[in-house]
Amino acid sequence: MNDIVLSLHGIEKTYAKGRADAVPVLRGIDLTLRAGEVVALVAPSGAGKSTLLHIAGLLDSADTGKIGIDGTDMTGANDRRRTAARRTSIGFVYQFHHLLPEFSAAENIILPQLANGTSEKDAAARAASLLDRVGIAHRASHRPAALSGGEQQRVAFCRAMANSPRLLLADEPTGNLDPATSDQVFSTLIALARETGLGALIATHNLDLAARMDRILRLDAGRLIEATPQGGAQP
Ligand SMILES: Nc1ncnc2c1ncn2[C@@H]1O[C@H](COP(=O)(O)OP(=O)(O)OP(=O)(O)O)[C@@H](O)[C@H]1O
Repeated sequence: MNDIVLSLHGIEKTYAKGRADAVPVLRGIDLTLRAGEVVALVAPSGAGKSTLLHIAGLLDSADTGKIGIDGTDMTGANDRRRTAARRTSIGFVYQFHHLLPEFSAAENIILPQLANGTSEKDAAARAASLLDRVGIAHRASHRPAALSGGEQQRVAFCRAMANSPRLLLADEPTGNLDPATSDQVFSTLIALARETGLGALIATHNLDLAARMDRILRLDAGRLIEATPQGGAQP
């Protein structure tokens, strides 16, 4: 366990590098995210939020720069190490939930735990407890198509938390929800993140939600600028 769950230093990323249509997106990103911190990432569309989250989540590689996850240097790590770190240390929530349609809500939360070596009994107990925590225990056996958007997103959040990650990355987690549901999902997210002491980096266009987090980082012209609100996070 390390107090610093994510560290990025000098991260640069250009798509189609070396070609005439090259797109420089990240031009030197430095970021330190500590356990227990909930940080907002705000940026205009196309500024590179998803690119940054994918690099932080070891789904994509930077051209240059260093990355550490939970105190371990992952710069240049091979696929095996990256996959292992993703399974054990990182949880993702996407704008559209990406739940497996043929499995129930509970099964969507159980499966990543089985892949991580947890017993079926323990995985089922944890799924039940997470679903209860977000107020939808009564929906455990429903498939995603039978759930509302807010319920689906809460299941996606439980899935991201299933293996007790140290780092939670969320890409517009409430982007497709109405304001009241979005507020409810977000409140659950921030409360659970606080309780478990993980570090969360949450991309959002919603400045009201961003203002409730500990820090706001603005991605502008390929760099991160600190824009911290008064008062810090409120669950
Ligand atoms: N594989 C790729 N090849 C070339 N350009 C890409 C690729 N992926 C993304 N881009 C470009 O890089 C820039 C940043 O994309 P990214 O998806 O990270 O932005 P974003 O901030 O997440 O946008 P949005 O808020 O609209 O989702 C955009 O201009 C995009 O067109």
